[in-house]
Formats: sequence, structure tokens, C-alpha cells
Amino acid sequence: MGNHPDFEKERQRLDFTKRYIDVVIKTSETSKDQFQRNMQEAFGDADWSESALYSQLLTTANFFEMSKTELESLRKASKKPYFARVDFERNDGERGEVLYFGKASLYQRESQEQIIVDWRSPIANLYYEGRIGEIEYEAEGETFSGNITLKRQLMIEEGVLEEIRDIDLTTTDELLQESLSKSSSNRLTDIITTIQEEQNKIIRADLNKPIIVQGAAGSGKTTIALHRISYFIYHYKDLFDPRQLMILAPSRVFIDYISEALPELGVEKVKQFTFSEYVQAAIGKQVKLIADDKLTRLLEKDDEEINSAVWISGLKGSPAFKYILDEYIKDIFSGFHPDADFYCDKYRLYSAKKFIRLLEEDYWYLPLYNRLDKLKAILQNEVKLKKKTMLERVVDLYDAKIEKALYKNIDPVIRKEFVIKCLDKKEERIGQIQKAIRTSVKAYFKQFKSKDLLEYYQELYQDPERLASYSNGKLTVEDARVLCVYNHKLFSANSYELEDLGALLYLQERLFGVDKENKAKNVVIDEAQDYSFMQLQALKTAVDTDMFTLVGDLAQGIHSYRGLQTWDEVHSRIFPRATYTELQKSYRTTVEIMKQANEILQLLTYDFPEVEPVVRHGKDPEFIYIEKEGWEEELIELIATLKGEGFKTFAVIAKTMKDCKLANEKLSEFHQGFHLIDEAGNIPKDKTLIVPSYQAKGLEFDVVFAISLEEAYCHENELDIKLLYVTMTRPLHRLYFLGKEKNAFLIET
Ligand SMILES: Nc1ncnc2c1ncn2[C@@H]1O[C@H](COP(=O)(O)OP(=O)(O)OP(=O)(O)O)[C@@H](O)[C@H]1O
Repeated sequence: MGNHPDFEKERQRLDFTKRYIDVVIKTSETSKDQFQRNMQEAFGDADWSESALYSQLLTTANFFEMSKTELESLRKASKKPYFARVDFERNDGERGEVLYFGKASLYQRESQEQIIVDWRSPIANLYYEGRIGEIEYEAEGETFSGNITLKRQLMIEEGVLEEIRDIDLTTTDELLQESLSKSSSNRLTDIITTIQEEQNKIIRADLNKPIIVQGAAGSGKTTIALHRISYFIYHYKDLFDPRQLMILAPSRVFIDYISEALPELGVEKVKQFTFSEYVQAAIGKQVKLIADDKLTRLLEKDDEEINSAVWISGLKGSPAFKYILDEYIKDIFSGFHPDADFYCDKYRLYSAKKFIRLLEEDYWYLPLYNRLDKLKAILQNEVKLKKKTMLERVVDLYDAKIEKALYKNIDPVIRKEFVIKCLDKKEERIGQIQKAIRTSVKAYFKQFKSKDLLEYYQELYQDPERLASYSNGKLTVEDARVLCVYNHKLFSANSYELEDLGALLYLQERLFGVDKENKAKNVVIDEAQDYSFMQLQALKTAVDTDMFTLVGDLAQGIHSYRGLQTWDEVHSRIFPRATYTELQKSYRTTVEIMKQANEILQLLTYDFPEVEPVVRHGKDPEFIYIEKEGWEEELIELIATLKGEGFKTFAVIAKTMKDCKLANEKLSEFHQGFHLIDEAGNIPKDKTLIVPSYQAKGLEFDVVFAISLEEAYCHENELDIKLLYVTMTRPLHRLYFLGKEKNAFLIET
């Protein structure tokens, strides 16, 4: 494309920008004088050192105010300062603007001359949503209109301009096609050059409202969520520190997987947790969690024990459980209603009624123990206020008695005795009052029994009848007994299950509060369909904001026994302010693979709309019979051939760990290039990963081999269908089924 008429001009512009960035970076460490010298040095040999832009930059340079973060992002952007250009003429008559969009912004504060415009700025919508011709766009509440005369993509690699492409009405998303046809790298990347309109709308949706995104597999949910954080940080850079934002991901494997996209987007400082890590940080305690193996147990056998465990999981995550906890909390609160008014010595300083009103109503916004602290302070203050009066009254009383005795005409011996007695009594009473001043508040609070979080939680399961009574008829005493027995078993081993964490977090916030550093201004949850109502409710209560971005896919809800079956309740009861959006287009998978995955999706009993793949073709999924000996070598050969075709990342995905282990045994005998996913979840880049379907969720590979050795997917089982769907939507380019019969993958059923 070197023959584009503007190529040379664009090359010069890039050269200029790079040199300018260099100077800015260098000078940021030195001084303004040095800046001028650096400029002369950098531009001494260039033709345009005479140009107006150059001299303007030289004289009005004011970039010293650049923050460290801005400089950092400029440094990162120097190899690819921008990716697109838009020429725009505003209708208000101002001169035309030539805008270059990149990952960082660089501009002249005084002249407002923009050298690079940040992709997150409002005007960047011209690139993402604007078509050539007349257009309107909104920025900071105002609507601007004008004319886009040029939209150009600039391909820059390692600081070298490689290609220019002008986009007009007829050019569709060539660049998107190219970007999608690339090989994956086991890591998520940014998509700022090719963000699609529907995705852009989510990334830039009102930052003051929560958002729920139901997006098909591969629709870019994870990617969009990360870009939205980046957008949030950019817009609120003066208000919030990125450390006040939080991403919750399903596992450490996943956090590693997204982590590489983070620095690229400038959001690496955002806190990243799994749900259980966050809860333990927020409650300030490590709890022993039993292995979260219900899914695999469910897949292995269908017996009463697992069915009961699954029922308990569902219950602990349900709105009904929140009701139970709220009733329980009421009960805990009533344990702090005093029996009697507060007295200091004989003086009634505070009525029990007022105490209860403050506890239950006036301090509604505080956790229980913070309310108690407030009340303690109030009583202490009352004591302090009355201290002088109480002491004076005693002194006055005895002094008056003594005075009376002195004036009375009585036997001097008796008088003396009386006065001494009065003085002693006075001393005694003063002592008593002083003691009461010191101890009465503490003594008053002694009537209340304080416990720690885990004690409170365990006590919930003490008495089945009481537990049932909290449930508003949802739980029979027999049900409650089953639940109590189940949890006692856990507690006797000093342990908890993942499903307890939502309730623990909720109780923590309502009773003790969560520290400031574990609150957040904005929370992004990926794979949100796997969260229960209770977990989401607890999170919202704990972080104390409803500013959540929830992205997920119910069709991949393999934990739906404890997670969500629909978004309705979460939307209406936890995040009523949220906007709900659906993404139906898949960017990951080819048309051929998606067609087959869609057929699997239709096997689910409830209606899931078909996923539309972005038009990108590849080979049809292929079935390989592995009945005969030697399939292992055949697979190894196939991988070698595919590597030759340029594919880089491979995964063998079985239904459960059992088949994974078997596959690993068989394959590793022939070749060292396989890696069975380990506890730490490492994914070596140069090996073929062997991973069970439920752990592959969220990840992607160039080529996937769905394998069935001893385990088949069963079409009557909703969970199996979802697991197979997850498996089939992992590949970007190729999908193979390896099994003894097609039916094992629900093909031809
Ligand atoms: N606009 C885009 N331009 C280029 N690539 C894109 C775009 N949108 C998504 N992708 C790519 O599509 C793939 C899927 O994206 P991502 O993993 O974010 O999807 P997801 O909805 O979270 O998928 P899943 O539900 O399977 O976890 C990634 O490789 C991502 O880079």
C-alpha cells in the first residue's frame, strides 16, 4: 500500500509524532530549556522544522504538567502512536479538524492542537460509529454536527507505517476480518482498532449506571468489560484512583489470561480478585474452603447425596436465603435491645426506648457494631455531661446536712460524730459516683453478647426450627434440619463451602462493615452467570455501590444449579438502575463451527437465540474415530501439520478431569508436547493444553480437539449440553471431535 497517494505524507507525520513523543518523554525528566534543545536536536535535520506547527510547539510547550501516568502511557504508545485518522468539518464553521486516534493523548494545552487523540475521548466516536458524510455526535452533553470527509486506518508496526486504508461506505470491516483471522496467543489483547458499534455502545454506556450484558460465546464480553474499565479510568482520572476499581474473574487462570490486556489498556492497577479471594479480604479472615467439586460430582453420579448438596447450593444463593439472613440479622439486632434504661449510679441518663430507636432507625446506614460504637459514645458523652452535676449534688447534699448540724443546738459530741459520719458518707458517695462514671457504660453494654462473624454464621444453623421460622414459609423444619446437618458437618471440620461466602460477606457488611480499602467505586464481573443472587447482593452491599458491569452468558451457565438461570431477578431486585444489553454476534469462531455449536444450543429446553458469527469462513468441524490403535500418533501428526499452517494454540478438551487424565496418559507416552492443566492453572504457550470443559470456559485456542474417551455427553442432560457448547465455542479456527462415536458429541441426535 506504499503507493497510496498520501503514504509519504502519513509517513512524515508518523515520523514527526514519534520524534515529538521522544522529546516529551526525555524532557519530562529535565527542564523546559532542555526541551527546546531536545527539540532542535530531534528536528534539526527535518524539512518541516520551519513549519508553523513545529514553531508553535516549540514556543508554547506546556507539557510539563503531564502526569506520571500520562507519560507512562505515552511511553507505551510510542511504537504505535495511533491507528486511525478522521477528518471532520464541524457545521459551526470552525476549520476542519484532522484527528489521529491512539492509545494515549498528546496535545498542546495552550493551543489545544491535538497531536494524538485518546481512543476513549468522546470525539473518537467519529471513528467507531461515524460514517463518511453528515454526522452528529455527542460530547459532554452537547450535540455537534458536521461532516466526516475522511476515515483512514493506519497500520503501524514497531514504529513503521506499513499500510494505509481509507474506509468509505463500501469497505466493510476488512480490518476486523484480518484481526480475527490471526492466531490467538493464549492471552487477551486490546481491540481498540476494531471495536464494533454494538460493542462501542457498551464500552461507552453511561458511566453512572450499572450495566448487564448477556453476550453469546465469543461476542467479546471479557474484552469489552476491560475496555469499559479503561474508559472509566480515563473519564474519572481526576476523581478516582484505578485502585478503587475491581475486576472479579472466575479463577487465577483467568486473571492471568486477561492480565496481558490490562497494561495495554492502562488498567493494570485495578484490583483483580476471584470471588473467594475478595470475600476473605473483605471479612479479614482466611477460611478453609472445601474443594468446589459439585459440578464434577454431578457429572459423575446422580445420587441423593449430590442432589441434596446441589439443592443446598441453590438455596444458599437464592433470594429466599437473603430473606432468611435479613430475618436473622433482625434477631441479632434485637439481642442488643437493653432490658432497662441506662443509669449512672442512681441517675437515669438515657432511656432504653431512645437507645433502641437510635440502634434500629437513626443509624440505619451503619453496620450493627458501628451503631453500637456510636451508642457507646453517646452514653459516654451523657455521663461526661452529667458528671459535674452528679458530684455537685452529693457534695451539696452532705454539706447542707453538715451545715444544718452545725447550727442546731445539740450535744457537741453527737454533733461531732454526725459531721464525721456525713464527711465519710460524702467521700464514699463521691467514690461510688466516680466509679460509676468510669464503669457504667461498660457495665451497661455487658448485657449484650458480642460474637465474631463466624460464630454468628454458625449459630444460624444451630436450631432448625428457628432457621425455618426465618424463611417466611419457604423452608420446612425438615428442610432446615437437612441444611443444619449439612453445615454442621462442614463446621466440625472447621470449613466452609464456596456457597457460604455470599452469606458471610453479607453478614460482615451488615454487622461489622467492610474496610474502606475493600470497597470499590466500580466493579466488573466476568462470567457473571455463575454468580448467585446472594453473591451479587452481598457484593453490592459490601462495596456499597451499584456501579457494576456484569457480563455473562446464560447458555454457558454450567454452574446454574447455584448461579443464575435468568437475569431478571438480578436486574429487578439488585440492580434496578441497570441497562440490559444483548450481544448476539460472535467474533471468535468461524461460521462453520458456530453453525454446529448453534445446533447444540437448540437442544437446551429453553430458548436461546442463535449466535451469529461474524462472517469468517473456515473448515467444517471434523470427526476423527479413535477406536483403532494409533489415534494418539495421528493426533500428534495432525497438530504438527496444523502448526505448519500457522496455528499456534491448541487444546484437547474433555468433559471432565477423568477423561483429561486418561488422554494425558495416552498422549504423553508418545510426545512431550502436552500439558494437563494443573492446580495453579498454568497454560504453557508452547504446549497443547489438556483441560476439562468446565475449566476451559472463557479461554480460546486456534484449534480445539474435543475428546471423548470414556465419557460421552448426554443429550438429555442440560449440564452436558452446556459443557459441550462451551467446548465447541473455544476454537478460533478449527474444531475436531475425537471419539468412538459421533453420538458422544450429540452429533446426529
Ligand atoms: N471488535 C473486535 N475486534 C477484534 N477482535 C474481537 C472483537 N471483539 C471480540 N474480538 C475477539 O473475539 C474473541 C472473543 O472475545 P472474548 O473472549 O472477549 O469473548 P467473550 O464473550 O468473553 O467469550 P466467552 O463467552 O466465550 O468467554 C477474542 O479473541 C477477542 O479478541
